[in-house]
Amino acid sequence: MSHSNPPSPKRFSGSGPLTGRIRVPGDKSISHRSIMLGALAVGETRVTGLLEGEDVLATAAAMRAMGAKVERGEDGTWRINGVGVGSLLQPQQALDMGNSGTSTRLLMGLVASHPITAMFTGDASLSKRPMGRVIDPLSQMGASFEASPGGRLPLMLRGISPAVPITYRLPVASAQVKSAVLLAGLNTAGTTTVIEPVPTRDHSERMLRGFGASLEVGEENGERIIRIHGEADLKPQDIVVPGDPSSAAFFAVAALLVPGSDLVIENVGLNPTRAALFDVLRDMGGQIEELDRREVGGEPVADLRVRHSALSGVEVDPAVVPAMVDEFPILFVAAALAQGTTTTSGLEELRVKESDRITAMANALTLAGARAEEREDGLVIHGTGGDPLPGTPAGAEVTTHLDHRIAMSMAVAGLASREGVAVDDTAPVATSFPTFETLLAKATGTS
Ligand SMILES: O=C(O)C1=C[C@@H](OP(=O)(O)O)[C@@H](O)[C@H](O)C1
Ligand SMILES: C=C(OP(=O)(O)O)C(=O)O
Repeated sequence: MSHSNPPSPKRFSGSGPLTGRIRVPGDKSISHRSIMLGALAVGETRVTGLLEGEDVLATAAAMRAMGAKVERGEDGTWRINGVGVGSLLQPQQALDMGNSGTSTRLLMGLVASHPITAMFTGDASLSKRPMGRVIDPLSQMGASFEASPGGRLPLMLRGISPAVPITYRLPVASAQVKSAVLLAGLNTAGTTTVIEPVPTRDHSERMLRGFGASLEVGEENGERIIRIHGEADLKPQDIVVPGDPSSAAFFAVAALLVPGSDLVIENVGLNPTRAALFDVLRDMGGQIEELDRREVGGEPVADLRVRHSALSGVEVDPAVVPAMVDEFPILFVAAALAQGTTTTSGLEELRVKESDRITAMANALTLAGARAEEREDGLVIHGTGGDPLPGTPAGAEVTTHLDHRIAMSMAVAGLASREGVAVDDTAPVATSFPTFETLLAKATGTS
């Protein structure tokens, strides 16, 4: 899990059109949460469409280490037998979170209000990411921490029961911090309240309700207020996980950029707190049609038909950032081939993801021959007007810094290039999208 995987360099070259129909794997955020809540419900939760990526498998291993039964059936259905809220067991070994920020921060929330101690470790990328943002509220609830300098992994967390219910206004727009506090609140007597000045993805709220937690969501003075009343029992559920819009994003942009493409991406989750990329791409002139809009597992879903399109640069409204926070690397690639300039701002959070995604993408795109200017809180990109990018020079390769989204974004840039784009390491792609290259070969007719 912790990326002892040897680096897997690869060159991605200009391709034929993307056509036919593909189906991307299940949503990563929803997959994590279905295992965590299933592991707290007494009885059997069944999950179909679970993302079997390394990040989600790290969550599954951690929940097993704390007493839940988490098993994959031969038909691909996952069965989870939970221990009950308040009954997580003391893990016997460190919880290895691999590359996964979501696993780490949400599980810290769960452990914080149980009378257990857990050591959290991760790979080189995760060990650089800030955990102070969850240490602060969870300390207020009574948990204690011994963290590495700067509030980083490895860290030891001593949970407490009973924990203290708090009211916490999020200082950063982060669904992980929100979820950590709500999950800690699940086993805390009384009402734990999270105030969200800027709305972030709401999968935790939807799923907590689905499992029968006592949760209210309201609005006061333009802020979202989420209240969880603790110590309620969770009831096991049958969950169908929709396709991940963050994975579909790579194929949508590839189809927009490669001439002649006409691709249907089936079963894409379009929760409004996640789907802003598709609106921005449409504003740029992208032909993206929603077919057969429906509900899957309590989330809006559609098949997306995407056709090659001439794109124009846009100024992206910073208000949409939380609803496409993971999609900026691939948006930058679309912008690099658009006509005119694309300006982005308000992207400070991108600097604390698996890599500093502003700098990593500025360097990667520049190496591939695009024109990108780095600013403190975003990138300004001057597009080619539809011409392919030159590609990376002989002997040079893009540095991905253990970041799956940089690797996949630059793979798509390679498809839309003359000489191809060399990527130093594609191994981290398996954290969120293990079938990426197989689906790429299928869509481009090279499998
Ligand atoms: O809650 C989640 O499942 C996630 C929240 C986001 O992180 P932040 O909360 O740090 O913005 C996102 O980047 C991550 O991929 C998944
Ligand atoms: C930021 C991401 O994930 P995490 O925070 O879970 O590592 C991501 O998948 O882009």
